[in-house]
Amino acid sequence: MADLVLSLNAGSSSVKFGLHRVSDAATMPEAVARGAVKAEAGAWRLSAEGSDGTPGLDETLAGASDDPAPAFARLLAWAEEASGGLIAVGHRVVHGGPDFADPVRLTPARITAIDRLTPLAPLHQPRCLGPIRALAAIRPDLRQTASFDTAFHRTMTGPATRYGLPRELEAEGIRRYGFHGLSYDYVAHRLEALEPGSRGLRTVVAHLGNGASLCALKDGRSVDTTMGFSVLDGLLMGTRPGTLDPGVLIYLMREHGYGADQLEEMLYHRSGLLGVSGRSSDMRELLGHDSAGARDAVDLFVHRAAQQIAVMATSLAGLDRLVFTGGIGEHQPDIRAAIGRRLAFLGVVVDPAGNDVGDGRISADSSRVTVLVVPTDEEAVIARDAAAVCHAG
Ligand SMILES: Nc1ncnc2c1ncn2[C@@H]1O[C@H](COP(=O)(O)OP(=O)(O)O)[C@@H](O)[C@H]1O
Ligand SMILES: CC(=O)OP(=O)(O)O
Ligand SMILES: [Mg+2]
Repeated sequence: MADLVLSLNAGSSSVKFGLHRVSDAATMPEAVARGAVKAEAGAWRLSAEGSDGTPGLDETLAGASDDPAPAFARLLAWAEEASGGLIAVGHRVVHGGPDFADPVRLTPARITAIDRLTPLAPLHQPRCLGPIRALAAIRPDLRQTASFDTAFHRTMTGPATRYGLPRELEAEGIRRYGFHGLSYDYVAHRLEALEPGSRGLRTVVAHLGNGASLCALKDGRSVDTTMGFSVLDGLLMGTRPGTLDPGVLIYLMREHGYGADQLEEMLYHRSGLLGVSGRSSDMRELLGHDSAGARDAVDLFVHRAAQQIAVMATSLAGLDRLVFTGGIGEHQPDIRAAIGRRLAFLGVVVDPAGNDVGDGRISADSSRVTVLVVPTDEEAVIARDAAAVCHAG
């Protein structure tokens, strides 16, 4: 039987995919190919390359990008041809709500249940449901599985899960869930391989991408995280503000007549790096641009990240290890250095030469805290989960 899984990772700024060779549930799969599906100038663009750098797919589809069916039908055909038959297509589903934790095989009833969680993640949930539904319609026999971004944080307990709101709201599911769990799961696995016996270290993982959050990790489990009920809380992000005084929202409703739709549009699409800089949500572009707006946005990003790493350290009662991952965490040494400088008081010293290389350990010998860059692979976790679901029947 073929042992390849196609994993789809629908994030806020892209749909990334991977083709992974899977073995048993305990082993993290290796990527055979990776790529992305993007809407560009109103059309779908599909690109992929093999893990050895061989070109795989480079196509622009005719027709509009508001219907995901043609793009994902083409991707499936490519993946099946490349693999000689897939065992499953796995999906990242951002919000699992109170009911979904372990990965599941997707059925019509479960797809409906996932759709019911759309109000909790209006930016993300539709982006994974589009391909799930498109593939289910084209190929009802295809095994599709879901892995939930919230699942890794189910180990959080007590105050880490709670808001200071009237208690009856908690029963309705208004609690802290946390996200980027597939990324934290992968990084926790990699840390085991890179530094065997280090599970007990008080570790903060900084997933800094278009969406950004932190995870307080100990013994391979999430103890706390900066995102909560929705993906809006915590760090400054590409287009989301992170932590915000709710009084601002009441003010906008009363004084500017904002309704739910306007608030949602502002908070998910017009804030963060984009809103502060007035220019771009992309850190690369902001670092290359000499303007007060770009500098203010970068300064706020660093200020928030450093501040909240210290908050996560409080939940761990100390900090032994700091790990950077995600597009910014993996590829922006200036941001890592700036965050490191702000955390010198906690014993963080980033080594400039190691930081420029940006792979593995980047802390100086004098650093009390070990600082690492660990590239994430959410698609590998999706593939591992898909294989586990298939093997379980
Ligand atoms: N190769 C790179 N070099 C520099 N910056 C990068 C690189 N790749 C991604 N980034 C930055 O990472 C951010 C996007 O993060 P990413 O994790 O790719 O997005 P997403 O959250 O959609 O998965 C952008 O701000 C971008 O500037
Ligand atoms: C949870 C989240 O913000 O995801 P992404 O970084 O993919 O937008
Ligand atoms: Mg992402």
